Amino acid sequence: MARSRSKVKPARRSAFPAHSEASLPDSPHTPPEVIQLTLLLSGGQDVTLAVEPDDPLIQQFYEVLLDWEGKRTRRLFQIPLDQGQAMLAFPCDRLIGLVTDPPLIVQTTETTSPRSVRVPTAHAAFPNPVSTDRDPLRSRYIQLENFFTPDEHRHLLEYVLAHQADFVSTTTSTGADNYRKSVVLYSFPEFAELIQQRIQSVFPDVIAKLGIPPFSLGQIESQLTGHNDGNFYKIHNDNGSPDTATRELTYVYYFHQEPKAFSGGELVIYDSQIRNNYYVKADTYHTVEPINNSIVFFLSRYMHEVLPIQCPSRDFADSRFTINGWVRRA
Ligand SMILES: O=C(O)CCC(=O)C(=O)O
Ligand SMILES: [Fe+2]
Repeated sequence: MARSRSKVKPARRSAFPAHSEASLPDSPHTPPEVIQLTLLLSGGQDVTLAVEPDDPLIQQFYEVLLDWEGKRTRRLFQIPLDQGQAMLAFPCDRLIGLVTDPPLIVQTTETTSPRSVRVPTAHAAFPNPVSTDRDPLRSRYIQLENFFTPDEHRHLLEYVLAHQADFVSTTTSTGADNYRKSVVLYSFPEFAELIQQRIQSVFPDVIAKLGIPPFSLGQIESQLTGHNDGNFYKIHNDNGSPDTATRELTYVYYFHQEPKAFSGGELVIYDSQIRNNYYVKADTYHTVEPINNSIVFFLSRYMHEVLPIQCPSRDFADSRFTINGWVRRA
């Protein structure tokens, strides 16, 4: 039976800033530079490729392998070989297995909950891993509680109340109406510096817990928001434009007065599916409670939204406050 073998390093793709979230069993901190993938094709052929650990091809191959019922549209893989000197093309349903070296393990889960069913919140206290789920299309996040000291938290609340007049209405980059309603404070130097230092100190753990390949820490952006009665932020991602493309992680630190005087305002983080080589939103999701003095981290590419807030008093002091922003790769 004919066996073809070719060892190539396909050009790195840039269609979307994907990470393979398949896990490497023993070395989550130091992924290998190259993964040898042997594609087992029906008919007895195999082809070996050398790909980088975050090459979206890995995910696409697992997607095809996991499509037991053949629900996805039949598609053609076209993979440049030998620095683009040749092209390997085969219909996706010819892929019947993958050999990976080093071993990659993808733990699959049953289809996650529909919109009306609540996914158990995974805000497992740090430093416990949130989940061992390694399905690359399932979103992961971590939520760390008691992020600031009680004194810092109290000073921050005093600070926002003293600076109420400096908050302005939010806009979105597309300027779309009715997409987002909240207020924002762009300059709050003391607390921006404090949160940036804290984020730097937990950064290695956050990367490890999220199970994503390490990246060199670049700029950390910060803004301070307030959401009051009827405010919301519809579904979006945080790195979909050229000037935001280097955002890897989104963080949201939540704080409010006690007793809590608003309801709603949950952060909904959607799982992903791949359509035409792009990540798009799936119907399944995680719901994250805006827990006072907690911080949430997740990949900026995930689609997410802030559900409407109910704050009967409409008092600014009763708002759902955040310091949120983005960790860029250098
Ligand atoms: O307030 C939140 O929970 C998330 C805010 C957000 O998604 C953003 O500012 O991009
Ligand atoms: Fe966002």
